[in-house]
Amino acid sequence: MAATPAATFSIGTTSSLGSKMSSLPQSKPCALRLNQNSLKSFSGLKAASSVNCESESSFLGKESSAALRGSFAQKAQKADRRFQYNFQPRASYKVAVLGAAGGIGQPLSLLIKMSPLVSDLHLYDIANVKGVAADLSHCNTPSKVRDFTGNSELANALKGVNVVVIPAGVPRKPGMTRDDLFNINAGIVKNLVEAVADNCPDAFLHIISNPVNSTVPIAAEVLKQKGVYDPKKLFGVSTLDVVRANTFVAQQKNLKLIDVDVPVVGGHAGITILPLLSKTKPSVSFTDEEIQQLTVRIQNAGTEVVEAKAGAGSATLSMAYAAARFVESSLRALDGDGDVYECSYVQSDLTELPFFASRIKLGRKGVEAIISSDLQGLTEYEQKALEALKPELKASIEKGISFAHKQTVAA
Ligand SMILES: NC(=O)C1=CN([C@@H]2O[C@H](COP(=O)(O)OP(=O)(O)OC[C@H]3O[C@@H](n4cnc5c(N)ncnc54)[C@H](O)[C@@H]3O)[C@@H](O)[C@H]2O)C=CC1
Ligand SMILES: O=C([O-])CC(=O)C(=O)O
Repeated sequence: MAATPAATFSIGTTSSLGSKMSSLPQSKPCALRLNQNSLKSFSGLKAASSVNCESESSFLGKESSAALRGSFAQKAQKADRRFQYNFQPRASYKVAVLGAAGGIGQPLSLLIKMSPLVSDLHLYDIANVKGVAADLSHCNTPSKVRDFTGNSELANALKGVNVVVIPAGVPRKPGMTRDDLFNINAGIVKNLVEAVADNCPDAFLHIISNPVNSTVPIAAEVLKQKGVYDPKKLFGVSTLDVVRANTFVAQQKNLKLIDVDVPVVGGHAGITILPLLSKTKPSVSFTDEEIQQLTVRIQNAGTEVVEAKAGAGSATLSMAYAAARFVESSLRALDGDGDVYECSYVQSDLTELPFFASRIKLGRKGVEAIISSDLQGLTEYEQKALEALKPELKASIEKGISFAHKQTVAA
């Protein structure tokens, strides 16, 4: 491997210093010094062997990993230059998780705690979050963890935050649809988004709470009512659909997992989840039966987990993994990485529907571009499935919007 800058990335422990650093203090939490070797050992989700960030255990895709590697290599050099004058922490973003004590919230918070880009991690819940924060705070990664319990502490949880992730709300039990969660989760999301509007209106807002097809339009209406809606910064987290599609396709076709990328468009419930298998990278051919079977499996994967958990909730660990990937992508975009692409359910003009999941390019200001090419040249099967999902997705969007309006009238 090419020689790397003398500086070494260290996290809150005794630093390993190059000779020119030897007069500097040995222990400097957040005094991050980077080289490529130490980057791989820190980013625990990219397994230790991922000298080039291409380990199969990475939640970063191959392209993303390459971009990350590039961005870190550059930053290592910059950091090294800067370092001669001034210690500048690299971890500089504040992230808040609302619903942090829950099934998704806990593992998600752990994964975010492992990010080299996060300086402050704010954990908010209505109960049981103190212990989660105490536990996490012992991990020797750079971010400072703070806990916030209940409505009276919500504003402080949000002040100055760059990315807010909302997994607050109830999960499904067997026999329920995601829409069956609407009556409880719509109000939870509305209240939390109001607080986001009041305290960190510029933050990227990631909505996980179901039904995402409706909770994202609710969030948009709340932000509009507060006069702070920026459609580029509101995201429905549909990353788990992509994670699943990649996994199932790689298994079915015996492909190296890290290479597989399947765009998933539409929404995040049943038939509104539309994997575009014809756009799979690397290019791979499927029989009609395979397309049918894979599409249905991806659409029903949430239900598969709900049934396997038999009343104990829905996907939490894979969801945390997927949401952490989306957070990391957002932070890289905020940090100036110009090569960040994810699928997400966002305000969109790709179809006649006001919200639609598709691949987007993320930048410092949020959605920089909606990638339209995935919807071009669809197969007949995909085109039919796209038309078939529209009425359901439209109804879910309208349900969310009308909920937000009714709440305003009632207030
Ligand atoms: N977008 C997606 O792909 C996925 C979405 N989900 C959804 O995520 C949500 C959470 O799922 P789990 O973590 O499994 O549920 P959970 O019940 O384990 O955790 C939810 C947490 O939210 C907290 N909470 C409830 N009301 C709150 C409020 N007003 N403010 C702050 N926190 C509040 C609870 O105290 C609890 O700690 C569900 O709606 C589920 O359907 C789940 C999997 C995938
Ligand atoms: O299925 C559920 O209720 C949770 C969810 O959204 C998923 O796992 O995709």
